[in-house]
Amino acid sequence: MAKFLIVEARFYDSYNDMLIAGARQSLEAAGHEVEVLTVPGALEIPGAIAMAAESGGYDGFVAIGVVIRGETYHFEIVAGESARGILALTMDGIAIGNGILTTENEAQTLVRADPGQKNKGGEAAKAAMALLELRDRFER
Ligand SMILES: Nc1c(NC[C@H](O)[C@H](O)[C@H](O)CO)[nH]c(=O)[nH]c1=O
Ligand SMILES: CC(=O)[C@@H](O)COP(=O)(O)O
Repeated sequence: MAKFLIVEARFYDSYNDMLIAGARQSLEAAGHEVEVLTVPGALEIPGAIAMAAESGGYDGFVAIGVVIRGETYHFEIVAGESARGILALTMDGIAIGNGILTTENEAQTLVRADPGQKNKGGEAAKAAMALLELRDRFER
């Protein structure tokens, strides 16, 4: 059993609840322990994961959030830079699955958040578990 921390940026409650449900279901079905931490927005997720990883208290992480395009360039910054920060952490050997949705509208978001449809939360959890297995394999 491993311990996973879901770090969520809670911008849209209903979609986050679905994404977390999907991630939690995947992790708990595999016998893992799950905690949830909430941060203000997707840009804070990489830093929060870095801090939590430094604590040594978690084996893996799942980033959860929703970024829906608005009127300005801010979408590109939030979507792109949160992803870049997460990738940089994974390249440092931290097992993270990225479940931050970056969409054009709420219809696209719902399909991807719903565990009964595209289940991107569950998908991100499975990616985190896969990276943890790789890390354990290569560190033996
Ligand atoms: N517009 C969205 C944001 N924006 C907030 C940023 O993520 C960040 O918290 C702020 O710039 C302060 O540093 N965050 C989301 O998660 N989703 C959005 O749609
Ligand atoms: C993704 C965003 O930044 C969005 O929520 C904010 O919209 P806007 O670009 O209209 O400020």
